[in-house]
Amino acid sequence: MNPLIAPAHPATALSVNVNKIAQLRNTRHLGIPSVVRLATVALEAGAQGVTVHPRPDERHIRAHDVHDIAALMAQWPQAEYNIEGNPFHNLMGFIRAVKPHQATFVPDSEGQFTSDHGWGLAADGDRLRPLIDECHALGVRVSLFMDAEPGAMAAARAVGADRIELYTEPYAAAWATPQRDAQLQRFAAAARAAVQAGLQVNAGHDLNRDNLTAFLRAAPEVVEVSIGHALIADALELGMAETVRRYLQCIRDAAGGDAA
Ligand SMILES: CC(=O)[C@@H](O)[C@H](O)COP(=O)(O)O
Ligand SMILES: NCC(=O)COP(=O)(O)O
Repeated sequence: MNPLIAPAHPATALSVNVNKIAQLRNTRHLGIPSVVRLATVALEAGAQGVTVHPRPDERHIRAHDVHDIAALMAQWPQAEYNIEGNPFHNLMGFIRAVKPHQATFVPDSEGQFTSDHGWGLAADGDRLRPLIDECHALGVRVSLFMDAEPGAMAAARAVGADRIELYTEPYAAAWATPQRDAQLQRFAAAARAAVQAGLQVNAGHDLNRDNLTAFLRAAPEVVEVSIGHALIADALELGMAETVRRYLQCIRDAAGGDAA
């Protein structure tokens, strides 16, 4: 199998997004909480990856964080480094410099409050293709941040993506509403369509300990979830190590409870 699309782990891998650690750190000139230290604790607790999203305004992850985490990940060869961003803005400089395992292309504007939509490939596909090709030439897997639209998955594969990342906020927002099951069915269909198109499937945004297991049971094709905001909030209460262990248990519960 193409190593660029080989699954990181037999079960669904947990990639901890450390944006919000950096955001808290940036409110003082003290260097705490340490992004590298807490990413280390997450990896020691069993997380299979670390995700950063170095936005152009550096509201949280700063350029030095990208390189600091790259140095950490070099000490964790079984874990994966995922760098997210808009390849038309500042992402590609980081990809060229550190060559992470995975680049996740996200169509955010420079000052966007948070990620809130996937790519529109009819408009951007031709511009994305050479950047995807460049990532592949660097040995970097490419995942495209996508809405849960089954009809869009063939186009994602056609521009060369190895994976798509399902933007899961609409599911998370429906979690406590009568629309939950309809959203689960929508995401399940999108995951199936992605696999049928030759893609692997990641997922992320507003996933948490309440909604994660049901999501993965509905979409067992998902090979990686990247989780930040809710996980870091939990870590403030439970500690990072215990929080990671609880998210890993949510993943095992989805796989029937006995996954390694
Ligand atoms: C792409 C996505 O949904 C998240 O990975 C993103 O990193 C969230 O960005 P903020 O942490 O800046 O809200
Ligand atoms: N790609 C999703 C991610 O990395 C983290 O999103 P969130 O859990 O902070 O919403």
